[in-house]
Amino acid sequence: MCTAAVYKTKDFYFGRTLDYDFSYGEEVVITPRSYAFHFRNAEVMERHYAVIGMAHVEGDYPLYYDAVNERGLGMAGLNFVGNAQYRKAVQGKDNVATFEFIPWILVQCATVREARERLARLNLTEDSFNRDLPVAQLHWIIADREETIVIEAVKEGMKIYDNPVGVLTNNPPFGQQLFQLNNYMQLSPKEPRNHFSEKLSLRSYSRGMGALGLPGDLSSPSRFVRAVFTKMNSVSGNSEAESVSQFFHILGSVEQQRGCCEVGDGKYEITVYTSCCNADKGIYYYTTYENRQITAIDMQKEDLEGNQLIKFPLVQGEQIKMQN
Ligand SMILES: C[C@H](CCC(=O)NCCS(=O)(=O)O)[C@H]1CC[C@H]2[C@@H]3[C@H](O)C[C@@H]4C[C@H](O)CC[C@]4(C)[C@H]3C[C@H](O)[C@]12C
Repeated sequence: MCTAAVYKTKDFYFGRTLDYDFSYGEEVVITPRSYAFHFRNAEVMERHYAVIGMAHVEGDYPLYYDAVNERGLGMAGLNFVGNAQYRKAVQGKDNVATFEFIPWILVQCATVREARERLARLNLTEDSFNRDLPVAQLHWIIADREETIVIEAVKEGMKIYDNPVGVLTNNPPFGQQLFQLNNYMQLSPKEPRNHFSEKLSLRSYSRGMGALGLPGDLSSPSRFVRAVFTKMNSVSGNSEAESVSQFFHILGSVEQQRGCCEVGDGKYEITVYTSCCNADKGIYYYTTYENRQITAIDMQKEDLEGNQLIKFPLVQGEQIKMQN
């Protein structure tokens, strides 16, 4: 399971949790403007926007999981198993393999509006990167500081949803996720009043009872409601430290601890990493399951005119600050 979210204070923040039972060996990767991007069904792109994000690099190719570009557009892929359906390449369309989708959008679009124009001609193809890395069944969130959308390629074709809550998890399809929020409209960060019966003197006996009924389990629909409730009611200062800290707290509401979600053979799903990108400044912050100290990489400190990928292996192991 995974959860992605957007958050706006003075700057615009975009990030996700990556929940899984193993890691593909990801690292933070900057693709500079002159890295020659080869696409299966399109011309090689020699010049483009620079991108920073989490990726598994295979044969010098950045297979991004989530990323933002230097114009402040963010995009992430999350599991959509059993619902995602891709097609063969067709003439007259922009045929893009799913592993190319994040860079294809981010290297050439500055805004969601521009991405929408590209999406109108898009056909997501079933090509795999290679035999060892089969096609991942995903859906995607794309966001800038103005708007957020979700893209799902399903049996009926490609669907583009407006996402007014700025959160995405996994199954079921996004329309159903959004609809289930109707079931929770009575939840509140405020102290509850007795609407149960005027004949009973019911009272609130603990803080937090306004959100009684907020689902606490790790299923994707429950994480969706929990992340939306936390994000929509979130209050923080505007500074970078306050915003980043609050962003990690929002995603902390849906993180997974080893042992609570068994996936078989003594394996458990955990929050492998959590990311928070300041999309305006191009700073990628992350924590990992093994290292809860926030680590940051600022793309503006690198030579973005280059033609080689710039890779940052994740800092692992708890960094505990001894105070005495
Ligand atoms: C497993 C990841 C999604 C995590 C997630 O959503 N978990 C939820 C589990 S559940 O079903 O909802 O229970 C996805 C997100 C991005 C994916 C990777 C990216 O798409 C990049 C390449 C794409 C290649 O086709 C496969 C390897 C891969 C390197 C992918 C491996 C894996 O499928 C990743 C890492």
